[in-house]
Amino acid sequence: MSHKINAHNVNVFYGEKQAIRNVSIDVDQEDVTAFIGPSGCGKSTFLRTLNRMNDTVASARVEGDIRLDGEDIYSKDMDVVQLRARVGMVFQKPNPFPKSIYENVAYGPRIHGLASGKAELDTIVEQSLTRAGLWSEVKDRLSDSGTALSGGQQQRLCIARAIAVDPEVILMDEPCSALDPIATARIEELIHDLRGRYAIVIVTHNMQQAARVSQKTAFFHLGELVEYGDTNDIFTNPREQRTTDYITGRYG
Ligand SMILES: Nc1ncnc2c1ncn2[C@@H]1O[C@H](COP(=O)(O)OP(=O)(O)OP(=O)(O)O)[C@@H](O)[C@H]1O
Repeated sequence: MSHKINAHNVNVFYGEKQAIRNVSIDVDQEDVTAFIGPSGCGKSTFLRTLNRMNDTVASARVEGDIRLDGEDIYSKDMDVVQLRARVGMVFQKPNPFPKSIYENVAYGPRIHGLASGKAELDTIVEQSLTRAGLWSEVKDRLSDSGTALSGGQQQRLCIARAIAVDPEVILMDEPCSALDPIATARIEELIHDLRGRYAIVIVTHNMQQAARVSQKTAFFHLGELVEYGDTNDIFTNPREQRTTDYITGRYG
């Protein structure tokens, strides 16, 4: 079976310091894949290799082979702007642009030339906000600032912004850690609804969340991928002692 993403023997360094050690992982289109592990184990660093977000960190160096639909994303021919539209990202802290709700969503499709006119752009905006579960709450106030929304709404706006450029993969880096339990539950429902349409990879500190939203779980420790498999197996029948120790709360 072909995978959406193949990462093979990936190492990441910040200067002299190695943050990721020889990680290989395959991500499937139809799954939500969760990355878990104690603070500093490299979950975010590895996630950011998947759309070359580490390119923005001067000291970061990535080695290894990462493919999206078989295409080497670190090849010199890869257009990074295009890559980041195909592999979108949602961050820990909601970060809407200080612009209107409409503009937050319309910006990407406009710069990527995805709409041939205003009507088409309006359709993309409505569709993206609908998919992100936000349309009914904002349809009468599209010209209000995105930053005036609640934290949970801002995060759904950021998801709508990622969706608007028609991505294949959505990376989420602790998307609920700044949200209250109700807003968190809405994002988890949304992840459930988006599953299948986009391959989703989520970093989470919250093991219950990983168990609720994902089909596959990868457990990282000290920059290594200790164990990767079906979420159910990882949480009920892990193969590695280090995984057992983590999920039973012995450290981290
Ligand atoms: N920009 C950076 N420059 C130097 N070192 C960094 C940088 N970003 C991360 N690191 C280091 O790389 C290691 C992995 O960090 P990373 O943020 O990927 O871990 P994490 O598992 O996502 O942690 P957390 O759950 O706390 O966010 C840590 O030792 C961290 O200090």
